[in-house]
Amino acid sequence: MSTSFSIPDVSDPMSRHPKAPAPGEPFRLHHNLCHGCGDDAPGGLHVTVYAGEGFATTAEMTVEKWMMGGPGVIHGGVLTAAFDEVLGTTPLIIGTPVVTGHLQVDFRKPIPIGTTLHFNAEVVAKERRKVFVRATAHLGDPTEIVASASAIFIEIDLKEHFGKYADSASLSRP
Ligand SMILES: CCCCCCCCCC(=O)SCCNC(=O)CCNC(=O)[C@H](O)C(C)(C)COP(=O)(O)OP(=O)(O)OC[C@H]1O[C@@H](n2cnc3c(N)ncnc32)[C@H](O)[C@@H]1OP(=O)(O)O
Repeated sequence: MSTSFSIPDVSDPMSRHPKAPAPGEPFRLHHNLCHGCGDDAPGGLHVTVYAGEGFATTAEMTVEKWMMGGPGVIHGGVLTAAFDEVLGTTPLIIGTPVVTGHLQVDFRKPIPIGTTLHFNAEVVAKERRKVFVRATAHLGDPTEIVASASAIFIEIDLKEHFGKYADSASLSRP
């Protein structure tokens, strides 16, 4: 399938899930070995996503040496994985579990190793099972955007989608 990020003119109604974390509170881990957020993921990003107001979230990630691509700066694939985690967690604010269908990233400025990357994300629309999410990243000054991303996530039934894979994968520390 070939897709592009195009926000529908009219969104399905959305509301904040009653069990979503309060603004400033973290979302629970997807699971302990999740590459994006898991505490026990070897080489994981250890991103924590926090609920914001409305349909918004924030997150932070320390840009560590192992994340290097070009000398002294973050690898584009690592940054993309971080956006996937932040964007993919954000629909939980409307109570919708999702997987990534389409993700596009604009790399605007080099991101140095040793910095802290701050993310702001927001669900902007829902159309049937498609959830449209956008995010930006900055290094401390929100007016200086260093990268941005947009994604279409697809709502899933967790058991139906992951059941056959989760059965064959141990979720304990390797
Ligand atoms: C809380 C959950 C924990 C999850 C951890 C989150 C970690 C971070 C996120 C990830 O990294 S998830 C891993 C990367 N993604 C995947 O592995 C997804 C692989 N793809 C699939 O499993 C299926 O293609 C998918 C579930 C996305 C869609 O298949 P379906 O058969 O269920 O959907 P269907 O084809 O019926 O399409 C439903 C709607 O979604 C749209 N759609 C499907 N695939 C799309 C796509 N790739 N891009 C954009 N839209 C897509 C499709 O056009 C349609 O829109 P309409 O309602 O307008 O007709």
